[in-house]
Amino acid sequence: MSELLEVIKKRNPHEPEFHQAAEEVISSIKPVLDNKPIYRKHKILERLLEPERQISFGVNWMDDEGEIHVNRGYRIQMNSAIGPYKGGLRFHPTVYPGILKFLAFEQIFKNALTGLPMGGAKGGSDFDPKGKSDNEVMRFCQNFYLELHRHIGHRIDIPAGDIGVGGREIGYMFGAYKKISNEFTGVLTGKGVGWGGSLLRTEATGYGLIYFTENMLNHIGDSIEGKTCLVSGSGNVAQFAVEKLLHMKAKPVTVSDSSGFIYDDEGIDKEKLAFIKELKNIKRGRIKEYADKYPSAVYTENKGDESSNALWDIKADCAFPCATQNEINAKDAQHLIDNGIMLIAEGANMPLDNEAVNLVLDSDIIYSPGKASNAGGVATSGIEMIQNFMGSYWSKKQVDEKLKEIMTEIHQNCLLAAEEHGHKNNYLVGANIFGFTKVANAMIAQGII
Ligand SMILES: NC(=O)C1=CN([C@@H]2O[C@H](COP(=O)(O)OP(=O)(O)OC[C@H]3O[C@@H](n4cnc5c(N)ncnc54)[C@H](O)[C@@H]3O)[C@@H](O)[C@H]2O)C=CC1
Ligand SMILES: O=C(O)CCC(=O)C(=O)O
Repeated sequence: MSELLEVIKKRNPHEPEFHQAAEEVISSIKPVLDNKPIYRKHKILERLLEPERQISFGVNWMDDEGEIHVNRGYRIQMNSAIGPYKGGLRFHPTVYPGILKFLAFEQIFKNALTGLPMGGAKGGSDFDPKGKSDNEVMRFCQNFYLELHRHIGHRIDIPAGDIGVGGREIGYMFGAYKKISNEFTGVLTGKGVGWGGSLLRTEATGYGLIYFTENMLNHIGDSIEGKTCLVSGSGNVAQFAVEKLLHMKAKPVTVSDSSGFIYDDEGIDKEKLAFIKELKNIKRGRIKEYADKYPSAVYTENKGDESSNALWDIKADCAFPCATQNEINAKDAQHLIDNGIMLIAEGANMPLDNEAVNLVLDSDIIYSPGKASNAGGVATSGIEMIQNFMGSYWSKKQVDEKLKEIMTEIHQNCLLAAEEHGHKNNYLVGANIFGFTKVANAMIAQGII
């Protein structure tokens, strides 16, 4: 299998995040490849690691001062064996094909785990929404969508949000879509409630993460109630993970942004969470302002030269990395292990680097990969698509029950697949094998094409 990784590295040079995601999957699905030679014969892994289609385009837009800017837009349509392409759009200056390929590759497995008919894709741009006015963001989204629309459709490829793309951006893109196509279909998910969006889609990734965690803890006869929790990020996933932790009587004590983190040992309560939501979603300010407002909190700034992140050196019961990829390295993982953390559930995509994952797997920590524990977001996007096809809306209760049911099934399927292949209670192996098998069988049935 190391030969395949070498081929991937050669075919996709200078894309370390994609190599990392490939390596994690290649190494963990070995048991199923050994048991079922048909998957090797059909070169399933090789085919999964080559995008079915990659689109790259220029996006020109004008800022409020009349200056013209040039960004790059992308859509990576990775695999459509089990359904139309589905996955978010990321607007962040670090976006390049290597990041999007890792995310699109992960999305194949995640979407298969949801049990819904969705293939894997991801897209975005190196545009940075930080510090831009609403009008600038609108002009960018319209120009980005002008090209993107040629490649997507409600039965072809259905993008949604990710880092830097939330309700505001989806709204501007949906407006552009309607103007161009003169129709109203669910071509994007994460739409506003009242114009095609599903109740609870905004909350779904964070809520689903905590539902999944509760399943993991129930499995060992425990529960999240009363647990002290570290959360990183302060965006969509982090906010609603904190909210669900509060609903379930746990005690979240940290949140972060790219400048630093706050530690509030009295706990982030409902009122403080409302402050975070207002700060991040409306004022678009920095998390430092939390510590200016609440004296119980201490703010630690990232200096940019740290070899580890002090957030992961705080003693707690559970850790929920919900910011971005590779935010936990081996040193951070060792701190979590030394401090006796009992559970790490990934809210972000690939927040642990592979060295950190291996350390955690060798410890007693209960660990879930993002493709399993953060799948509630895309699952609820799938529920939004169902509502759009039906031309009606589900109640909050219906969506929440379905989300809970899906997270419970993912949990169960990970455990069953892991045990069947001799890796009892290893959620990483279980998630990869379950997702791989489902997609591989569909690819074999559809022939070599
Ligand atoms: N929005 C969704 O439905 C889903 C998101 N995810 C993943 O969850 C993670 C967070 O996404 P969202 O909350 O949607 O994005 P967001 O844009 O709402 O929030 C991102 C958060 O991460 C922080 N952040 C970004 N770069 C950082 C860095 N280098 N260091 C520390 N903090 C940093 C930002 O300050 C912000 O608080 C990403 O990995 C995303 O791929 C996964 C599944 C679904
Ligand atoms: O809701 C979606 O379609 C995609 C969400 C996403 O980007 C992810 O699961 O990482």
